[in-house]
Amino acid sequence: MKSAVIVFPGSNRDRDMFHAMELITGKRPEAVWHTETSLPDVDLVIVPGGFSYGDYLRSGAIAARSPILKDLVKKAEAGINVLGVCNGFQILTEAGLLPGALMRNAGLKFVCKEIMLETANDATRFSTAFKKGQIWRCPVAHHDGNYFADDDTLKAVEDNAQVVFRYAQGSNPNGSLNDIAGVMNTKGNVLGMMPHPENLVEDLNGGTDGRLLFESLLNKAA
Ligand SMILES: NC(=O)CC[C@H](N)C(=O)O
Repeated sequence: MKSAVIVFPGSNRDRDMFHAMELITGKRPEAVWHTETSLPDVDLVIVPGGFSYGDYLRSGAIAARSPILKDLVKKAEAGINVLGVCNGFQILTEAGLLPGALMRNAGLKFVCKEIMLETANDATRFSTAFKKGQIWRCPVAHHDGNYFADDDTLKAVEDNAQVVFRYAQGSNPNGSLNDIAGVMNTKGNVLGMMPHPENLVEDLNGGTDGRLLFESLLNKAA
């Protein structure tokens, strides 16, 4: 599987993503700097976590207007797989590729800890290696992870089974509506999630629960 990771000034989980992808897929993703105007020919584009442009204005707001995003939107609309993690999720909502928005955490504090997730939909290209209802460990690290959508959007997202991951009972770290931790677009080729599966892919880091997401992508793009 050929992949690329977009790097912004302020990205910091890009390196974790390169490492996880290389470990699991055997191929290091191509790095694409935010000032580029076209993406390489790949099966998957990853928008990594971090603090793009220092989180100024709103997390992800400036990155969503950076030069490379035009081509990302074009290719996402054409059906390429896109995964946004944490700041990447914020960027994808700001770019209009995913429904809803990420607001300041309900507790108004940066949250950095391990939480439990529940796989809500195992029939997506990002989740076939999970079982529906599977509970798994995953780290979170953010101050703007509080998923919000207006009533009509939320209803549509739920009715279309676009929620791929939820915080398991008692695990919601940020006040997200309906415990939403990860959501995809209607076509099913763009996923955004606040937790960091790339940080739990080897025993050296305390576990491998996050691998299943990358293995799902491998199944589909093989
Ligand atoms: N780890 C991250 O990607 C941080 C995301 C984001 N900038 C926040 O703190 O909300």
